[in-house]
Formats: sequence, C-alpha cells, structure tokens
Amino acid sequence: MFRYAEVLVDVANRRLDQSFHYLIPESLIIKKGMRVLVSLQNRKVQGLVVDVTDNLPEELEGCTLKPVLEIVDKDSLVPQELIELAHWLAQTTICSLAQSLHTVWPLFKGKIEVWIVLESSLADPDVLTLEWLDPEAFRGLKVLSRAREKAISFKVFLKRANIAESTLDKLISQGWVRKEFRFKAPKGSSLPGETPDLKQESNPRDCLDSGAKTYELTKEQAVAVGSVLTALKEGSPQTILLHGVTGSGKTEVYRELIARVLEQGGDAILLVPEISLTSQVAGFFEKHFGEKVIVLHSGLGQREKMKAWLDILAGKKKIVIGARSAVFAPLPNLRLIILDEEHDGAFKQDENPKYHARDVARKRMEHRKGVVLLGSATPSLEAYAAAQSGKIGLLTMTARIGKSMLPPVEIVDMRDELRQGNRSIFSSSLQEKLKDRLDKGEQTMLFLNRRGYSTFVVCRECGYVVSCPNCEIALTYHTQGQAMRCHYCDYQEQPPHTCPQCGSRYIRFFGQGTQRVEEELQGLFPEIPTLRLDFDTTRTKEAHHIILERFRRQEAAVLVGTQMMAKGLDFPNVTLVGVIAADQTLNMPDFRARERTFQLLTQVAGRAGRSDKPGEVVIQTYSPYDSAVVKAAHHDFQGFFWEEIRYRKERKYPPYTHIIRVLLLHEREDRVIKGAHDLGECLQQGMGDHEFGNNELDILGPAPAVLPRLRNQWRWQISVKGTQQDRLRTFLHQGVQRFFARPSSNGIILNIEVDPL
Ligand SMILES: Nc1ncnc2c1ncn2[C@@H]1O[C@H](COP(=O)(O)OP(=O)(O)OP(=O)(O)O)[C@@H](O)[C@H]1O
Ligand SMILES: [Zn+2]
Ligand SMILES: [Zn+2]
Repeated sequence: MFRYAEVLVDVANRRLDQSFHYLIPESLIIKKGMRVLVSLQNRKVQGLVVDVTDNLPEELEGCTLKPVLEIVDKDSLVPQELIELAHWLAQTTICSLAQSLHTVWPLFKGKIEVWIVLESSLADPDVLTLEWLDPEAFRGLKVLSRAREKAISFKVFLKRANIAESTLDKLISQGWVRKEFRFKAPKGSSLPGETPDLKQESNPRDCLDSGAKTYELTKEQAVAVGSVLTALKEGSPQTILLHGVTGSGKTEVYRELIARVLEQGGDAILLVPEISLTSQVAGFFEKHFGEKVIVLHSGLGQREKMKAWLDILAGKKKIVIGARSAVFAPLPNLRLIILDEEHDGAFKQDENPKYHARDVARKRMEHRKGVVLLGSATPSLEAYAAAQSGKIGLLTMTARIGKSMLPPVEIVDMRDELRQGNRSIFSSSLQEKLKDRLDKGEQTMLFLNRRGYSTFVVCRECGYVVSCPNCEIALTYHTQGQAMRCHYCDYQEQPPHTCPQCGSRYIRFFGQGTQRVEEELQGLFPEIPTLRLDFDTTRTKEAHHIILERFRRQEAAVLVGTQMMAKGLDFPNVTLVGVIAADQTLNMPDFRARERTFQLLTQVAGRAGRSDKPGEVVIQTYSPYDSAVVKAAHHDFQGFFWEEIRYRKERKYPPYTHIIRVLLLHEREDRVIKGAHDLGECLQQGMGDHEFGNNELDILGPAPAVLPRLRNQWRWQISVKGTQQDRLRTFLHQGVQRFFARPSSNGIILNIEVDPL
C-alpha cells in the first residue's frame, strides 16, 4: 500500500497555494509538520508536509507521483495544532495557506542548501591514496579534501568534481561522504552574529534575581487571579477581560497567574503590543522566572529564531513573551494566553494574513481548553461589548495601588489661548505647571500624536473642523490636487479661506511635530535638559531603550514624545503629563477616531502620579466639549463606552457590523480607478443574487485610500459592511471572482482585509 504526503512548497509566489502530493518512499518515515525536499519542475525545493494520507484526492488517482526526496529535519517541527491553525487562518483572513503558514511558522522562509561533507574519519590526505575507487568517485573525494572547509555545496561539488549524481549517491551509500542540510536565511533578514545575543539584549540586572520582589496582592488583584484560576480549573475555553485602571497593578496579576499555571505544569504566552516598547515588561518577567522565559522579538536572526522554536517545542521554555506573532509559539502545554494592552492596534497584523492576535489566541485556547486574558485600562469597544453581553468574562480593578490616585485632568481650550494673544503651542496653564515641576525637580511628559500623512483643517478661533457631510468624519487635506477628501465616500471640496462657522481667517491645516514642541520648549526654558521619543529618534531598538532609561535616571526633566510614550510606562517621578493637541487623533478619518482618542488620552494621563507624589494632567484641545475628551478627563470609561456603543449602533459600525475592505493597487492611477469602479459594479450585481434584507449590507466607496499613493502604487478602496461575517465574506468572494473575469482586473493587486483597524 502506498502513502502520500501533501507538501506545501516554498516558492516565491506566496499568493498562490502551492501544495502538491508526493509519494512517500518506504525508506522514509514522514510525519506531518516535517520539512522535506521535493522536486518541482526539475528543481529541488523545500516543503512542509501538511498532510499524510493513504488515499489520493480523486483528480490525482491513477497519476504517477514523484517521490519525496529527503527529510530535512529528524522530527516534525510544526505541531498538528499549528497546521490546523494555519488552515483556519487562511480561511478566516482570506489569504493563501502558504502565506498563513509563513506566519505561523516564520522559519519556513529562506532556503535549505544541500552541502556535501566528507565523513570525519576520512578527512585527511589518506583519502588521496584510495586509488582503487573508480576514477570519478576518486575525483570527487579529492575535490572535497582539497576544499578548504572540507565541504562545499552540492551544486558546486557536482560541477567542480565533474561527476554524475549517481556517483555521489554511491559515495554516500558507501559511507565516504554525507549530505548535510543548511539553512540559508533570505536576503535582508539579519544574520546570526549581527544581532545581539538574547542575554546581552536585556539589562544585565534582568537575569534571575532570587530577591525579585513579589508584592502581597491587593484584594482586587487577588479576586482577579482567583477568577482566572477557577476558569482554568473548569477546563472549558474562556476569554476574560481584565479592565483595570492605569496603575492598578495588572502586571502583578499576570505574574501571579503565570506562576500558578507553571506550578500546574502549564505554559503561558504574554503578548505585548510592541516588544521593543516594552522591554520593561520583558525584564520584569525575566527577573521573576529566569531561564523559563523566552523573549521573542523582531531582532532575532534566523538561527536564533530556529533555536528559540526548538527550545519552546522541546519544553525548555515555559513562558513566551513577545509581540503578536508570539501567539503562534509552539508551547506543548499552553494553558494561558495574556494580551496586555488588549486595545492596541498593533495586535492586528496589517499584511497578509491580516489576523488579530486576539482571535488567534481564542482559537488556540478553544482547542486546548485554556484561558485568554485580555488586559487593559481602556478595553477596546469590541471586547467590552462582548463582556457586557456575557460572551466573555469581565474582571475589574478600579483602584490604583496603595495611596496613589488617578490624576486630576484639566482641559484647556486652545481657542481661548489664541483670543488672549497666546500664540505658543503651550497654554499658559501648561507653562505654569511645567515651571512648577522644574522648580521641584519632578518630571514631565509631553505628548503629541503626530502621524505624518493626514492633515485635517481646523479653525483656531472656534475649533470648527471641516468634515464630510455624508460620513461625519474629518476630511483630509491633500497637497496633491489641493483638495479635501473623504476617505469613506470620496466626497471632495476645496479648503476654505475663512472659517464657515465664524468667518475667522485662522483656519489652517493642522500638523505639528514633536521637534517643534521640543524647540519651543527650549525657547521657554533654555537651560533644561529634554529628551525626545519619536519615530526619528528611535530608528534602532536600542535607542528607544536608552532614551527611556535616561529618562528613568532623571537625566532629563521633560520627555517629549508620540504615542510610543503611552504604553505601560511606570516612572514614579513623573507628576505632570501634557497633551499638546488632543484633536490630532480625534480628527483622524476613521470611525474609531473617538475610541482611539479616549484610549490615548486615558493611557497618557495614566503615566502621571503613579507613586506617592500626586500627579496632574493638562489636555490642550480645540474641541473641549467633545465627549471623548471630557470622558477621558473624568476617567469615565463606562460613560464613554455606553455613548460610543450607541453611536456605533446607529451608524452601523463594528462591533454591530463587520467590514471587509478591499484595497486595489496599481502603478497607474487611471487603471486603479477603473478597476475600483468595476469591482464596485461587480459587487452591486451581487446584491440581487443574495436576497439581502433591507440594510443588511452596504457597499462603501470606491474611494481613494487614506494613503492614496504608496511605494509607487495608487491605492483605492471599497468596503462592504454587513451584520453577518460569513455572508459578507461569501458575497465579497463572489464579487471578486466576477471582477477577475473582467479585463480591467489585469495587473491589479487586491488586498483584502476583514474588520480592518
Ligand atoms: N500588590 C502590590 N503592592 C504594591 N505595589 C504593587 C502591587 N502590585 C503592583 N504594584 C506596583 O504598582 C505599580 C503599577 O503597577 P502596573 O505597572 O502593573 O500597573 P498597570 O495596571 O499595568 O498599569 P498600566 O495600565 O498603566 O500599565 C508598579 O510600580 C507595581 O510595581
Ligand atoms: Zn471658526
Ligand atoms: Zn464621506
């Protein structure tokens, strides 16, 4: 009886699913998840065994199949669970299985090279006296023994020795030489040696420290820990949201839970939004759990990644800490996955497969009957709504640790400042408070959310923002074409010269950089040392860490930064936080703008007064009555949630509906516009076939994307919005198929995203 392997081959075009069936020779023991070499169009390529069967699919019956050539690794490297996960991922995110496997198992990237090595017992000149060998084989051995490192790659060998492959096979079977598989990292990925070793990477003091402090848990912390442990004991898969205000000690809850899970023989994953921004967290866990922890970050070279993967697979590591891709870590006894700062957009991958770590975590724990714990001071609307409706559990921690209190927040109306003749980007209140902290030797953080691309138009006198009459979303100004556009419906208008509301001439395009803030700060207080944390100053990961460490050591009185600064930082000497312009996130062209604003303001405000010194926050804005700003100032998550959820329901936005967005890309603008309109037509045609109820489904667009041109490509988008994700997906799929039948689809790249952020 024959057995067959379904092998997913690693070829350049990962947009296609390239899995083929091969015959398994009797000499090879092949398991799912092994890497193998197979021949494809007369080339030898690496592949991953995704299935092993006795039966061929019908269409292949009677065909002669090529055999699997070799096994690359002794054992399977990808557990069955993860292969199934990859299938699920491909399905739910609408991408190819190859792309999805590349994500689940990133080491699949890169080439395997076959090397020919002289058996060590023969690695000396004696070989040359073996004249009784046939001349061809002799020539081969001679080449090998002369080669400086006694090995050379397969191809080079055959060429240099000028011998046939069959001769080589003979040499192998007689035990003179052997084949070795070497992993060659793809170009552009860092090579081993170039990246610092894991241990050096973190602080020297991060190594296991038996005196690592564990606090006695507060009542709220203990309740949270207890509830999660109970859920784990029940053994039915669960997701639990931990809503704990800033500084309520969520990290300590994670530590205790992980310790208990480990005691019970389980493993855990802790996901953080961006590992480079959270070395603080990684250091904390390394201090407590030492060698059992492995921190995965993008700086790891291919070889280090491979080692990490093998260590995790072999059970040498019990706790994996990393950014979203760490959710795929092959821990054998995984029981708990924690997402810290659950609301963060970084948990969603924005290239294929466009997965959200939360969904993957849930899927994995469903399989293993474990717990997904979502932690945040500002939960995403989706998570909190799910908790409210009882779909997931909810735990709350309402108080900060010890005597520290949530800081009072002052909202400063920047229109008043202008009226009073203050043209500085700092309000007089913020200036006063800054001076006070400088006198006291306390520290300040100044926050500015600057995203380079979109600018909106705001009146500095009355705060009026030009927004779309159809979508209630700020229009963005484009230097190209000098028009303001809506990214949802493509509504356009010319920017006004005077404010439509109050007639002021002070209406202008908004956009200030952190650099400008720093300069103006130095103008006001020339002698004070400042630090800046933004995209420009943190090109390298080390830079980020160094800036924060310097700030922690109080080398600077003020830290000016972007939203990088909002994430989980715990600096006891920071007693003042200033938000330069809350409006910048508020007016992003996105229905989540208000949610983001609320989250950011709450998180940033949460950096102040975390120890015994009381803190204070100043929020400067042109929209002082906007409820996202007001609610954040009152630390009123509940109030914000109920208001926002009502708005989402009315406007039919997630979580009430699902959105699938299609981005169309092409080098030529006319082609992409034509394509977008044609796709729109194809989708419209489908409306009839599906018997959609009234308002069940909306097509938004076509419209230019938020970034209308990127890497030489024009980008347009169409979104479909509906209540049922499955039906939406089928609808879109059929529309896309119809579109592919049209000539206008030629050369257009489609980028499909389910529930984009
Ligand atoms: N039980 C405890 N007793 C004393 N101190 C504690 C306790 N738990 C935590 N802490 C301390 O309280 C501070 C705040 O905790 P932590 O940083 O975990 O808060 P958090 O909830 O993660 O806040 P954020 O959401 O703002 O990141 C830390 O300095 C931590 O060491
Ligand atoms: Zn105005
Ligand atoms: Zn619009």
